Amino acid sequence: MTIQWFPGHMAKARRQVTEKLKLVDIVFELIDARLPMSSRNPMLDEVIHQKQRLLILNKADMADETQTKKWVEFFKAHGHEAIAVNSLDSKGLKRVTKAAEAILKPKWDRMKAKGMKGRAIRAMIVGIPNVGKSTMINRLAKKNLARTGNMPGVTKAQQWIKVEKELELLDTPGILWPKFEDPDVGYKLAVTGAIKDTIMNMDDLAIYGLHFLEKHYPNRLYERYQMTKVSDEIVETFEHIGKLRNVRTTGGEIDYSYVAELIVRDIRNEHLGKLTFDYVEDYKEEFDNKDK
Ligand SMILES: Nc1nc2c(ncn2[C@@H]2O[C@H](COP(=O)(O)OP(=O)(O)OP(=O)(O)O)[C@@H](O)[C@H]2O)c(=O)[nH]1
Repeated sequence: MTIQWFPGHMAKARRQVTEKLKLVDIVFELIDARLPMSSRNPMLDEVIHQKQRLLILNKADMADETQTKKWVEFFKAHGHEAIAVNSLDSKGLKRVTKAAEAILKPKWDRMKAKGMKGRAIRAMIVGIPNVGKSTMINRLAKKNLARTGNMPGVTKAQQWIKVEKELELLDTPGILWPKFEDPDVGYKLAVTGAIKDTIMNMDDLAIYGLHFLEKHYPNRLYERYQMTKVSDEIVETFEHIGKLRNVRTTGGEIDYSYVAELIVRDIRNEHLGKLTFDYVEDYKEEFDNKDK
């Protein structure tokens, strides 16, 4: 799905998320494990207020495992419960229910102490396009596809999916817009394929990818393209890769546009291994300063 994020759309998305928030006990904020910061939207912080939240680093199967572990610890250290999952693996998703239960336990205990009857936790998923919201909803719903029906008292009918005895999920996710304003974030979202349709130029994406890989994953880059460094004259590196892969126009010249595509495709298809583009070490300082 391609959405043009004009201010009007952003206002509408914000309104919709705010409305749905009223219905739930907890928000599952889905983020891309390869981009735990760039795939978040601070708007959520503004509307979520006291609502509980679980950060879910999705697509963990595609991300650098060491970084994912560090990110989960990082979020916990900054007061957010977080887990990493692969939504394509239904079994692993059991941890989502467990984590939600753990977060809400103190509240549930207080309710019980007041003599109130326990009930299933109500949750909703929010996240930017393509982060895996529908996949997670479908996998969580599994055999419980029979909807639990409309909730009484809600003007606009909302469907709930019974995930387990202890958890009900709103069947439509909240959509957040990506933070395209920051060019670096735009590059990261585009180069990983986190956002499919972008106005980003393929050459720029490939160059961004090469420089990022040289900084954080140099050995994999050098091995894949049989080289010892990315040249200061980037065209030389393109030429080298073009020759290596024999990427030529019908006239026999190196096809630079195709080389750019090839590099981006290699990154997206994990030919350079599992990659994380938001490096936790790059954010630590910023956050430590904020906490002070
Ligand atoms: N490898 C991997 N792929 C995933 C995972 N979760 C989702 N995907 C894939 O990511 C793509 C996008 O997933 P969707 O569930 O359509 O994402 P969405 O957030 O609902 O997207 P919108 O409808 O655009 O808002 C699909 O190709 C999924 O198969 C995951 O944990 N691991």
